[in-house]
Amino acid sequence: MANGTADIGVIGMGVMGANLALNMAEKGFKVAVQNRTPDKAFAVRDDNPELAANVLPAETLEDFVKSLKSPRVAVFMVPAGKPVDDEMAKLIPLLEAGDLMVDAGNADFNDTVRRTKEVEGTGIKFTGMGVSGGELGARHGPSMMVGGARDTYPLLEPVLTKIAAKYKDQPCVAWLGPDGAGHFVKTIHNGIEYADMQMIAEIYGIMRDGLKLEPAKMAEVFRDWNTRELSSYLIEITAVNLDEKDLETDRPMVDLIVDEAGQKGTGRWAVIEAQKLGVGATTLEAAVAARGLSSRRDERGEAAKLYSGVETAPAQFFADEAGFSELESALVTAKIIAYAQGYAAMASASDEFGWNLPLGTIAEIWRAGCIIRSHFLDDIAKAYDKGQRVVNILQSPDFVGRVAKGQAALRRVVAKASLGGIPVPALSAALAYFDDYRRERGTANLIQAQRDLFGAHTFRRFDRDGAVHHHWPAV
Ligand SMILES: NC(=O)C1=CN([C@@H]2O[C@H](COP(=O)(O)OP(=O)(O)OC[C@H]3O[C@@H](n4cnc5c(N)ncnc54)[C@H](OP(=O)(O)O)[C@@H]3O)[C@@H](O)[C@H]2O)C=CC1
Ligand SMILES: O=C(CO)[C@H](O)[C@H](O)COP(=O)(O)O
Repeated sequence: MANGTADIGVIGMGVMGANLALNMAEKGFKVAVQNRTPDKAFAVRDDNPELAANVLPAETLEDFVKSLKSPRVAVFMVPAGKPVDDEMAKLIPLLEAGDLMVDAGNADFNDTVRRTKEVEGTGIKFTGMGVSGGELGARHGPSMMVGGARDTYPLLEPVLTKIAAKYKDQPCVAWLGPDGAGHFVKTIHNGIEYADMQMIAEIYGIMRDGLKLEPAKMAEVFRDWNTRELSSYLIEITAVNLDEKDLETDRPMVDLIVDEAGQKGTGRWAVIEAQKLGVGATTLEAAVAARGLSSRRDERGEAAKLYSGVETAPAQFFADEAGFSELESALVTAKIIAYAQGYAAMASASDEFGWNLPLGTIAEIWRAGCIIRSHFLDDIAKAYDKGQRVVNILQSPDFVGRVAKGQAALRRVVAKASLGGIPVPALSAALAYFDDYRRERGTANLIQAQRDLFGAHTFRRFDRDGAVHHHWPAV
């Protein structure tokens, strides 16, 4: 097949695909672009005349493939699931051995593993790559988590290192491991993103329902927090969200937004995988569950009526320096615990699938470009950089002191919220995980006794080796 001139191609000119293509074009790469609705591909070129020379829209997939240099690199940026399978099925007959297809959308990593297997034997390569940073990230510098066979990365690396976000000149992109590794890591990124967002929303709930603050005052507090330990993109945008007024009504925009969170499934994938691996990512789970409950608005309305008179204590929160500092400390501590859970899931997946995930590198490439970017991730990167195995972030010397100090604030905030009837499911899940994690003598001995009584499942004893079954009294 004749060679074209485009260095790379992007299929799917939605929010992410169009911006990723423009980012590539701006960095000097010739980019072929194609879209199910072809007009959009031409609009990407025509709406950006300064980059038009590097944007090559194609009416059809055949034209798209013809416009690519060999070996061809075609990046999908379409919704997860069937759209990726459909686009792959159309593209494969047009490609040749040595060409590479990249799914850069969010994907269930199990689909990525399956797709990698499906192309085996064709000579065509397939890679799953997580991209984070939203619209602006895609346009000016996302964080990218690349999976797939190691030998496919050189085909992508020159483009990705140029378009990636930079943290102190270091590009936020890396090859993380074979087959589904890139999409697995992106999935955990999103699970952590859900937890971060939920915990921020819970603190907002305390400020709104416990402290009766106006959003503009809350914005001030979040802006202040953004100058210290919590400094991050999500805290920064929260202040912007809270400060915004609706032009028509002059009311705070957040007060006009319906309290039902959307979700596209990535957080759910994260907690499903954590469960499959036997890792308790309970803070992430609480965040996913809270989004689910938020969407049952009518049902919540009915329950609110049924329980309107239940006894709760007056909220013991204070809108002063000490009160805000307590909330800040609680949020920092719960955040460390949530990240510890996400990292535990990645460590476990790495062992389970033999990926050898570079956990320190993952923290490094999340320091800029992605939605959970923060200075805090630099601390995690440093914790993994010391050459020793980090069993769990909560055991890392760099974090033990911080959690030991902050846990009292988290405990007080969860207790006060609970007594005051203000829901804090993710914060309390973080605290419960911490207390369970640090307890030497747990309570699973009783569960083992129960299992043995009803199912002869056996148990182990401290005072002898091997599994034993006890003859419990008949019930
Ligand atoms: N938005 C975000 O912040 C982020 C999104 N992602 C992921 O990136 C991917 C794309 O998301 P985003 O750009 O936001 O989505 P958009 O909805 O903005 O765009 C979707 C694109 O996919 C095309 N498409 C939709 N369905 C099909 C189909 N069945 N076959 C072929 N093409 C199809 C659409 O074409 P048409 O114009 O014809 O409708 C459109 O170009 C998703 O996997 C998403 O999860 C990842 C990180 C951040
Ligand atoms: O991947 C992303 C950010 O990292 C996307 O914005 C994703 O859509 C966010 O997930 P959800 O839509 O479920 O909130």
